[in-house]
Amino acid sequence: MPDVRQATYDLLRSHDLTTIFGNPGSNELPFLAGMPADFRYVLGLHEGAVLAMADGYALARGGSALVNLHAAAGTGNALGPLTNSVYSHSPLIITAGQQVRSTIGQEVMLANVDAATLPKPLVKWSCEPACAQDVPRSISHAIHIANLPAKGPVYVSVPYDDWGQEAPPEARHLLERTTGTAGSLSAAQLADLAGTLDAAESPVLVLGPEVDAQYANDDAVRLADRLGAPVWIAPSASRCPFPTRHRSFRGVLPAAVQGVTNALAGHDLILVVGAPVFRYHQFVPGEYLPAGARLIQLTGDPGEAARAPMGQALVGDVKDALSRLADAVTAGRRPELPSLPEHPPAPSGGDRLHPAELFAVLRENAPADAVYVKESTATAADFWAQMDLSRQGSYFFPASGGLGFGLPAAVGAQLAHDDRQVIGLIGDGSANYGITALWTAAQYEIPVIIVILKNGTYGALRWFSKVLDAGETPGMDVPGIDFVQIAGGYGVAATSVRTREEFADALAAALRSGKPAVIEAETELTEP
Ligand SMILES: Cc1ncc(Cn2c(C)c(CCOP(=O)(O)OP(=O)(O)O)sc2=O)c(N)n1
Ligand SMILES: [Ca+2]
Repeated sequence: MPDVRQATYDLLRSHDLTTIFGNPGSNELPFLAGMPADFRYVLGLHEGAVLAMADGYALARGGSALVNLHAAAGTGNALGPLTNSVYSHSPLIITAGQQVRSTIGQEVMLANVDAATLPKPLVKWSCEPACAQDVPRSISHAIHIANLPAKGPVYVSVPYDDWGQEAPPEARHLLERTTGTAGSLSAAQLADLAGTLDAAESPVLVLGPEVDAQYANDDAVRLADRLGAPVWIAPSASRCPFPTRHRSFRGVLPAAVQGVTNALAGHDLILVVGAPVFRYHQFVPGEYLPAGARLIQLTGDPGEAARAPMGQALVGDVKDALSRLADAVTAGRRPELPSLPEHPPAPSGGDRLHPAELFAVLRENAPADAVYVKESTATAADFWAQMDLSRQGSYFFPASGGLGFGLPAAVGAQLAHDDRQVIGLIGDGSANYGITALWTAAQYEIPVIIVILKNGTYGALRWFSKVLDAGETPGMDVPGIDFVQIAGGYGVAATSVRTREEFADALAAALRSGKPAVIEAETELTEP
């Protein structure tokens, strides 16, 4: 009769969860002891990096990722990046080792006290099984909950003396279990929405991360073309749901109430697809909607639908809705939109690169299907003005702005992508929150390219300090960090550049090398 550990590995294998991102402690060893040969363990040196690597891996592959953390201390280290995963709807299966079941109440060393509560509210579901025999079913439960809409991370704490117990014979049924969703709009709902779009004088589409996550960008393009409607990306963009050089593309909406209203002024119908309404950031009160505008939201997440402060919402399969809407609306009712102007010229920096220059070099020299993982918070305006993103899964940003996602997630995404080059665009502040992932990239020979934009300060906070009229506050500058030395210390080749030509040469060398590489780019401070 298999034990709980063997039954669990069989279950994980049946869900293609054979890569374990982890950092072990004594509580985890009895689980890892029996790791089958067809599983691989990807070690991260800090659980924040572990979680973010797993997140990048899951987002890039459009599936789940398995994480194994050390009790409370490991879980605690992972909570920072987990703030992003819960909003990016990443279906991470997080397991954590627990002390021997009979000693938890004594709160002995390494007991994860009240384990199922610890990660809340940053997980969709969590549990510590009531007995060893329920461990396989609990992990199966977690995997299905994580992957049903709205997707999200889950957490299972397992006492380490459970693994060697005999598994219940019923556990074999778990290997065949599948769960799916059929949440599409009804024919009547779809016809009503298509009629509303056709009747609108000036409809506009606002697209969110779920469109990209559902591989529905092409459906969104078809709908925009048939409507002749402009398209914005929803505020606080964590993915790119629409090609940025398409004639309909208008940019990313500002993350402020009045900013959104100003940008959408003149439209009488605002269709928001696959995004919360809205992920505002800076508090700039104003009118939620332009005069005369009606907002309709399409989302797969009932929570997003329920908590929006205005408009109507429909909960359903976003890809299915976009595809059927594109078929249902009447084409040609509005004039074709003009093509976009050329990219604005990238200003040359003084004795250091302007971020716009750096992005222009990437646009001109990186592979057209490169995947960008960005965590450089003061360069958004230049990035969206300069880049040409046209493929699904081309852009990831921490969905809650929790720093420590970018660099590890770029490593994880490259581990998932043996077909596309992943390039991290990481601020010199942000880089420090997940820097240990460089060691994993070196050890596992993951050919990610990490570009560190070094302006010596927390640029976004300098901008925010103006917005909040906070003046000069302490803790704004991060001078004197040598990322070439740091990268070398973790085993990754690195170089420092400060001109367009130097960056282009370093990028070409990194692309040719097929190895992990860091390019430290001395850049000017800009505003988001
Ligand atoms: C874990 C964590 N800590 C602190 C912050 C606060 N924070 C910080 C510290 C930022 C500055 C990031 O600086 P950077 O060098 O990475 O990028 P820019 O210079 O381009 O802004 S932006 C921001 O929201 C955060 N978002 N997440
Ligand atoms: Ca910076």
